[in-house]
Amino acid sequence: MKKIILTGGGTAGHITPNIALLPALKEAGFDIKYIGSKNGMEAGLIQAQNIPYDGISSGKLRRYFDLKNFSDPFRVVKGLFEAKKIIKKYSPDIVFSKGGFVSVPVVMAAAFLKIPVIIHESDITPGLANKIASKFATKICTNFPETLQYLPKNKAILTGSPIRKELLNGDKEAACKLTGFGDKPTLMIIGGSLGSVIVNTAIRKALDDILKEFNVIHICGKGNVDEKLLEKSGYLQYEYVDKELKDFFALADVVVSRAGANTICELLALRKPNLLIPLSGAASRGDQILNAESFENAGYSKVIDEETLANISLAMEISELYKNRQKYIDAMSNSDATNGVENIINLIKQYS
Ligand SMILES: CC(=O)N[C@H]1[C@@H](OP(=O)(O)OP(=O)(O)OC[C@H]2O[C@@H](n3ccc(=O)[nH]c3=O)[C@H](O)[C@@H]2O)O[C@H](CO)[C@@H](O)[C@@H]1O
Repeated sequence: MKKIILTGGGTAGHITPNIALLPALKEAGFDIKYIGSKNGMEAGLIQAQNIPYDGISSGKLRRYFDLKNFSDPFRVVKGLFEAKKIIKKYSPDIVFSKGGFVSVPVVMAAAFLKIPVIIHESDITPGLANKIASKFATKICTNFPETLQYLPKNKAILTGSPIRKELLNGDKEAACKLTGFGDKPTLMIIGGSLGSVIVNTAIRKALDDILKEFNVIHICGKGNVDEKLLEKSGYLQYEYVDKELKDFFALADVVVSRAGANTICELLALRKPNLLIPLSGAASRGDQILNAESFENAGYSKVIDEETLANISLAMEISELYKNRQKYIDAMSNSDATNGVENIINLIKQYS
């Protein structure tokens, strides 16, 4: 039986694509193990899938000054030794990394042990962790064609992103039952896997106007539920949604979202008219701005810059998006973007 180690974590964008690969890997006969951080959100999400999980020490590779910058290199080195021990013992045929800081020591340890490594980059420009990992990788999968130009030609390959198959089989009725919605169109807000205080604040400021036209499912991130709004009719808040997400997507008529690469690919696959508010260049390397631009140019999304949020009526923008929804659905229906699962599984089979 072939053996594979999956790694990736920090935010859900580095975890859900691995979850998307699980059914096809099992079907292909792979024995699967996961290496993530000890306390990251990957621990809970992967264990919920009944996959054997090992936690290693992990530091964050920051581009900015923080006292932890002095202790984290030691944690990364510790993680490297821990990863090496786990990999040596399990002796996998291949390692697949979805990125995030915890993946760096795993990828390095695998390369030192001469085990083939495939990594995946979801964003248009590679993140810091994947930039380091790409030196150790056998192959680098990309989600966007634009990304190929930033990577070594002999390694990079366009595969698309793996999307959880179950998301395509949501049950609208189940979501109606759970939420009590259905009498009005439904707006879903998904601010990235950690939520977004900026998006949450903008939505709540416009909430009374939005509720005149829509029922609202607001996925707001851990610790971001507004207790004062718990009784508000037509408005439901969730910190993070796992199993029910497919049903909520099925119920949603329009979506307001950050421009995280995985979420927007899911919106495209599900043909959900969407308004994107990308994370600003001041708070990141600007990857979401490029993701959003690419989707806007293709006609899949309407985009509002975080900086202009204060000057516009969000309720009116959402209402207009809903009125013009067919235009976006048509553009998305013409997309030739594919679910990356099959391409990636073929690559894994080829190199294991
Ligand atoms: C702040 C930050 O660094 N964001 C980055 C991070 O975002 P983040 O991890 O938020 O990214 P994505 O939007 O790519 O993916 C989130 C994933 O979590 C799932 N989900 C989300 C909420 C929820 O309640 N339930 C659930 O299942 C989504 O369906 C999706 O599959 O990784 C992305 C992919 O590299 C980048 O594009 C983002 O810029």
